[in-house]
Amino acid sequence: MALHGYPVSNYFNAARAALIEKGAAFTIVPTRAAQDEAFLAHSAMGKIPYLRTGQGCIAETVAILEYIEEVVPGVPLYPTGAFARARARQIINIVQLYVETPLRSLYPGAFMGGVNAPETIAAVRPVVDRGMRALSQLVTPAPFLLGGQLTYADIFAFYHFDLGERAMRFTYGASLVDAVPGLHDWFDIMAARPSTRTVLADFHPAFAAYLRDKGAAWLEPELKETTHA
Ligand SMILES: N[C@@H](CCC(=O)N[C@@H](CS)C(=O)NCC(=O)O)C(=O)O
Repeated sequence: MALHGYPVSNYFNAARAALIEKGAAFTIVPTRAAQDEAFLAHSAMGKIPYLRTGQGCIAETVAILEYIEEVVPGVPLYPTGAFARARARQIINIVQLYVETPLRSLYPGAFMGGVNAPETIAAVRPVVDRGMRALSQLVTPAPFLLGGQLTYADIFAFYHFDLGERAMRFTYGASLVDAVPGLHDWFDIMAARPSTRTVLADFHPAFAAYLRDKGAAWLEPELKETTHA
């Protein structure tokens, strides 16, 4: 299997972490999103990540995670039982649809050197607050989102919160992880996992270079230090 994407992408990073946690044999092919016909043949929406398999390519991170779970033997990353599995998917959907996707419309101002319209800034916040309120109702990290076992919900949420937190802080001076009791400890536990360390070791320099390249108004503290040195 080959995972296509690049390490600034929170979706690519979630898929990569899942493959690592699963113990899958895979390679990484550095790939940027594109809209040309050749790219669309692999990823119909022109997005990364996509996973090249023996049967063809699959895009959409949730589909990639479900595929990995079925074809890669190893520790299960969906909980056992229909109800718990559905709960994991519910959490993943809420994170993607009501937290990550609205926050993404702030990325131009936060990460790309652009300016976010006041209407966008005003419209995004209530959607994200509603998503985080829903999550605080559904999860009590103990230590993972669904209890004692790491699941795709943890992996998916971690990479979206990691990037989303930056957009929240930049735009609203507010925190995502403060919104759910126990999420700070969960975040630290997730950040300490070997899979996370591997993925973030590539993310940090790539993100710093991305911000610099885009002339982002807001620079990562570590990038500021580098810039001022
Ligand atoms: N729903 C997609 C979202 C993936 C996504 O938004 N990827 C971004 C990079 S983080 C991308 O390819 N953006 C280019 C574009 O939207 O055209 C998934 O689950 O994989």
